[in-house]
Amino acid sequence: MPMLKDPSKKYRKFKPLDLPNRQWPSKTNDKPPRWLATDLRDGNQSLVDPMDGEQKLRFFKMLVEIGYKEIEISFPSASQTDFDFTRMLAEDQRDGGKLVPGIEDVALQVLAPCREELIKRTVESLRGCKKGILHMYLATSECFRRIVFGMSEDQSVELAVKCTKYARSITKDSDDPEIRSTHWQYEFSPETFSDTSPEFAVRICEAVKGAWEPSEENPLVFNLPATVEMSTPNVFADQIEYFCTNMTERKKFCVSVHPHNDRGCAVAAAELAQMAGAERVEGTLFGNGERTGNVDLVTLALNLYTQGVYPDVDFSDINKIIKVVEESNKIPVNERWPYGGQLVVCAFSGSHQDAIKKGFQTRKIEGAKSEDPWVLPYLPLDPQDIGRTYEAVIRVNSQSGKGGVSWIIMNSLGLDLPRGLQVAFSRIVQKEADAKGRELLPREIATLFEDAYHLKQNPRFTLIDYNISAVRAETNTQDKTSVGQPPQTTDTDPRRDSQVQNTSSNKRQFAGVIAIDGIQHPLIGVGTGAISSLANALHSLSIDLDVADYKEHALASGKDVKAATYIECMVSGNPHEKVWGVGIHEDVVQASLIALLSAASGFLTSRASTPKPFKPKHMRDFSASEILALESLNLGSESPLREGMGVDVGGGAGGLNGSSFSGRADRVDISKLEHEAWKEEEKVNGGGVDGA
Ligand SMILES: CC(=O)SCCNC(=O)CCNC(=O)[C@H](O)C(C)(C)COP(=O)(O)OP(=O)(O)OC[C@H]1O[C@@H](n2cnc3c(N)ncnc32)[C@H](O)[C@@H]1OP(=O)(O)O
Ligand SMILES: CC(C)C(=O)C(=O)O
Repeated sequence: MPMLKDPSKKYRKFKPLDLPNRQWPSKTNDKPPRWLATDLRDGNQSLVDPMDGEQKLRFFKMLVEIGYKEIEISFPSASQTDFDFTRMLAEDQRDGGKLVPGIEDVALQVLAPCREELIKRTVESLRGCKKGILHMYLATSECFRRIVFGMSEDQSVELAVKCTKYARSITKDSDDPEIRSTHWQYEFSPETFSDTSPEFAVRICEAVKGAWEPSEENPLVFNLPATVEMSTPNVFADQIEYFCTNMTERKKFCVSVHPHNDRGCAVAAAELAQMAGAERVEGTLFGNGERTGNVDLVTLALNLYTQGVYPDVDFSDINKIIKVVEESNKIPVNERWPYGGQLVVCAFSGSHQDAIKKGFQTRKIEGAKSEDPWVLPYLPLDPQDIGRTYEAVIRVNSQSGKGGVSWIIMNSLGLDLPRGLQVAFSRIVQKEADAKGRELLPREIATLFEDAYHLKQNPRFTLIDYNISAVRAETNTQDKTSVGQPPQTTDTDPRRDSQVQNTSSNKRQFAGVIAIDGIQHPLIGVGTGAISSLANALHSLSIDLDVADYKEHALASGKDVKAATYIECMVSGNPHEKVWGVGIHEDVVQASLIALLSAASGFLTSRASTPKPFKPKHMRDFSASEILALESLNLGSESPLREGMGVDVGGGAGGLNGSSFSGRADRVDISKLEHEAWKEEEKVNGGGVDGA
């Protein structure tokens, strides 16, 4: 059957109340209500498989741990399971909470219909407990009275009064000392209140009040359920305000609400109802319950919390709570559920991630402590307050941008990527996520980064050994003229900028051996610093890269501190072709050289025309002084340096003596000493060796 084009005959509009003086719209909720958790009754009665005693006990213990002080534990006349469970808790409370620590502070609530034999059994189930709430219900709407009970308003009032009097006689007025040892509270629910005329709701509740005779010290509870949610929350709030202002002896009863979620507005209804005078709210964790469920107590509590009001219940380990709820109800908490859903503290989209990342960075820079004011884009709640880690906040798929990706790299590898590298790497990640068609896990992204920038192993270049030394201006001039290809300098080399100011004539010489695709190449280059001298050395092999951007930072702290260096290189002659390299090493200079070789590897690999193994187009000749410099690296007598040729690492006739170059760790130490000496030398000479 197609959907009706005009549903106006079939469905009736809810008639709003005429309440011109309504006060609730200008009220605010500044304190938590009395909470009643009904997971073990309303939640349980709606499950495919109701909980057994063991499951109920586990759930009950958790509710007590969270801090609930009123818990509806059962419908004792419904089943032996419920009756026995109620007996167990009643006895445990009597005995001081051996089974459930803290149970003494909890009022145990049980539900019964207006049927005397069922009320009797219900009261029996609580025998001996310290704090009991007997909850009785009777539907009051015209629909229920006519269709379900066939009762007039008068008959309904009569039944409610009769059962209340009976309940009173077997509880607070009982002669049985054990029954009288219980502190009894009485709760009456005009079921279907949301669909009941407000005048009749007041009438029947006044009658019940008269029958129970509550006191200000022990008020009764009128629980006003939206058994079926039928209107907008403002109409429900009007109904509550009408009830609160038209009932007499307001101090002798507490107004409770019990919203269901048929229209998806239960939380709003509960909140507006409190503004309208309700002091107590009944609901369940994550909104389990009949049909679309009861109002969600977690959302209500955390809505208060994020307004700066402590809700008197503790959700600081929300995952543990979700686990128990899901196992008990056998219904998963939806990923998008407010606060609790696994995706609600996650951002996949680029602009969200960027804003969140900046928010966290701002807090870090400001030195914000956990309790300091929370102002963070897109996140209304600090995930840590409910036991969620920040790592879970940013997740990456093809919708993600550089902000999220760099956040993951920062958190997994500790690397604070410069902006340009963030952009470059996020393209790689996006391509991968698109190709895989799914989210990439942090570990996968970290591996992608390590592979892209050769953090574990440079696939093509290996820095076998090197030395960096100061070169006098005259020597440099001589060098330039003595070689076939004059070395080029790179002004962006930060080593020079920061350390050799005002000494433009000072140069550094890189002398070293680098293996490319397994072939060792002796290299010499002169530049304004370590990086540019290596860049110039690579120029001599026609690897034409100029350093365009550079950033370094310390990695970790304490003894094992390392330097992380990021270098962006421009391909000479083509400013639009750029390649990034990353280097990590204990020695900051060596980190820079490794970064440059990482970029060089990316450069070679990006050129399909470059043969593998790499063969330089031409080799430069070395001057006598350069050969001396190379030989100071301990080259063996069989070194082919003098012929200026590349050397196969794999050995063979004419190959470099493997042992000469195998101890790279030793070499690194030597280099370090040399760098130290170099820095000392600079200091002594006021920033340049030529200064003397
Ligand atoms: C809105 C709510 O969630 S209310 C709580 C609902 N929870 C449950 O129903 C779970 C537990 N219920 C049960 O185990 C059973 O329904 C029982 C034990 C209460 C009663 O079982 P039964 O005697 O077999 O009756 P049944 O389940 O068919 O209930 C319907 C009867 O109760 C009557 N009834 C329904 N609500 C009430 C009430 N609040 N007060 C008095 N009678 C009521 C109906 O009019 C009907 O009476 P009828 O048989 O004379 O026509
Ligand atoms: C018994 C009452 C409170 C109820 O569960 C409802 O009306 O939804």
